[in-house]
Amino acid sequence: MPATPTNVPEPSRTDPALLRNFCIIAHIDHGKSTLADRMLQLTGVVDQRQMRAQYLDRMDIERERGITIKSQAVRLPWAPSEGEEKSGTTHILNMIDTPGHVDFTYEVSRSLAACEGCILLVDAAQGIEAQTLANLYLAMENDLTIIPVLNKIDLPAAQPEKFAAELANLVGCDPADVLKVSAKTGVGVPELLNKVVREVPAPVGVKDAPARAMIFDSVYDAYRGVVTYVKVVDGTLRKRERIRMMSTGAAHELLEIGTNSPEMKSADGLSVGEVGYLITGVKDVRQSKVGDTITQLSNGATVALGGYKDPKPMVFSGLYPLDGSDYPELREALDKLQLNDAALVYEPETSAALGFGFRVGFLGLLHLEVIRERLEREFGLDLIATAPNVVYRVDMEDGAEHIVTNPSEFPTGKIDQVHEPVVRGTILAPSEFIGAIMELCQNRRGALLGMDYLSEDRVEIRYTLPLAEVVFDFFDQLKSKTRGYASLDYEPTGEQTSDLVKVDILLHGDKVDAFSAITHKDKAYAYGVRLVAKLRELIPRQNFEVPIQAAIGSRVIARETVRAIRKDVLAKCYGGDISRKRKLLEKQKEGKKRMKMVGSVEVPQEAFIAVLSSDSDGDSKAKK
Ligand SMILES: Nc1nc2c(ncn2[C@@H]2O[C@H](COP(=O)(O)OP(=O)(O)OP(=O)(O)O)[C@@H](O)[C@H]2O)c(=O)[nH]1
Repeated sequence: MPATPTNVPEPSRTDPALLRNFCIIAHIDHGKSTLADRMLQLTGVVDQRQMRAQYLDRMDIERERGITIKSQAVRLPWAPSEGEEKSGTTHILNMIDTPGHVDFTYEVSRSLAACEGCILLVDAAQGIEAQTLANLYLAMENDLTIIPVLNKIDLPAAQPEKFAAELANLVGCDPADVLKVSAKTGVGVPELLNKVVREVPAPVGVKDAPARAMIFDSVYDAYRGVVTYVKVVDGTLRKRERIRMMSTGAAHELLEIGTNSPEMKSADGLSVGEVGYLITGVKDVRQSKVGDTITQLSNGATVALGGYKDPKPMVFSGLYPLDGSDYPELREALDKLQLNDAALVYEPETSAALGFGFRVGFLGLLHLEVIRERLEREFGLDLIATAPNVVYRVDMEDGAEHIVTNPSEFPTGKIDQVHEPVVRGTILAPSEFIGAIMELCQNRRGALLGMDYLSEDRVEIRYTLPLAEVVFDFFDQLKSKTRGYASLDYEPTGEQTSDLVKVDILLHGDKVDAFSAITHKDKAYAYGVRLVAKLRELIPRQNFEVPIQAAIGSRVIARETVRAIRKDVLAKCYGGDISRKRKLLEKQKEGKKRMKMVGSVEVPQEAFIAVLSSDSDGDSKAKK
């Protein structure tokens, strides 16, 4: 098949010299969406009448239809105003959205790789925060031109001079070069767009080479299938052409290709430096993976752009329907969510305590929360989520290796080494909290990497921390110890060997799989004691005595007992001989023994929920 069908006209290409691809990076709530709104308005792609706040965040529609149609890249025409270099010439600015959270770092970095420059936006009343730094480092890794900008200068609490100095210090420029804008009122935004045209380099690529386009996002749309967002680096992609995904070799036909401004606008092709969407009719985002390279099927490129990485789940949790009969619905809901989330993995799992459910893998805690909330809100499911755990790698003495995603599957036998994932955590906070932060990190088995003052009263503290210690209530603890002033960011950096053990909980001698946890040896005892005490409060008294034990292997490390309800068998025995009373009591004991042997403990569902759910008091206490 020819690479270019002859009946399709050449695409109307934009001169790459007039293209500017950029993104806005910021800490949460520093005003990214509001600034994007102003840019849409200023460039006239959305008129006053259609304008609404956070135009690009279309979550309402997404919710109503249960689909994601979020626009990931918007094409903005902009002619720099007079006095500017190249004034009067209309340029095409592609503003590319980034997911913006640490869980999705890989996807953020792919979005950044589609840009040549970025706006680093900082709230003029807050200053630099942890995600400002994390995003800045990602932008630097991708060799982007960085435009530092202070936002919200209209706020009475704004301290533009102080934070301009801080920001200039961080990116290495003159404080006078930090633009000051208000995304709310629009002050300074035209100057910012001019600066984007002036400073962000135009994309460079080889026009006549075989096409190479990088996928930086793909979303599922119930009506059109998967919509893939790409940046064409070399050559040209044309409508109706056969294309190939370079990581899998899968071939598809390009049914539609075009740009977003901000609605989808079909075109006959995209060429060097252009950013847009394409539709191939695939139904599952896993067939159109972020980071993959697209080329023509015949005479296509042979070398892919950059490295491609499969998303790797970092945190696992068991999800069980509260009502066992909802199991098929849970499966269906997960199937649906997976269409739109290449990083979501799950497999069926059964628990003696909780019944049928799924072990689900997530990129991080935020991802877990988002999925859980979507399952509950969009699919109306009531779920029990077991405490999240990380993935352990266990080397046995006989050379075997086990990957453990569920604590109850931790191997028994002769273990040589256990490896756990670690992260590099960056915490930014006012310097008065250094002591409290260090104490928290030490308690969580952290190792100090370094500390820097960003200004007189703000510090950046870096720690290596086991991911297992971060996934729990670390962030809540950090916030409460710093009165909400600290911000946290972390990235996975590998693994370490640690002295880890599995703590089992036994109810009446039976192991309860859902309560098994892997903890550091030094913390196992405290964990066992707390969980056992918590369970004792939650389990009602039964006709027989119920021991609750925490054990490492066969060694019991903590025990509590739920006392039996003692029936007064002597009630009807007035007076009489003591031997008769003794006989009755002996008989009762016998009966109880039988009950102990055959009976099972009645644990109310609420007890499981209270102990297991990750947001419950019980659980976070148990792990502290
Ligand atoms: N006073 C003032 N408020 C602003 C300005 N820019 C944004 N805000 C407000 O700050 C809040 C956060 O703004 P968003 O645009 O949602 O911030 P964001 O960075 O997109 O936030 P996320 O999408 O949650 O990461 C909103 O209440 C905005 O109205 C500004 O220039 N001045």
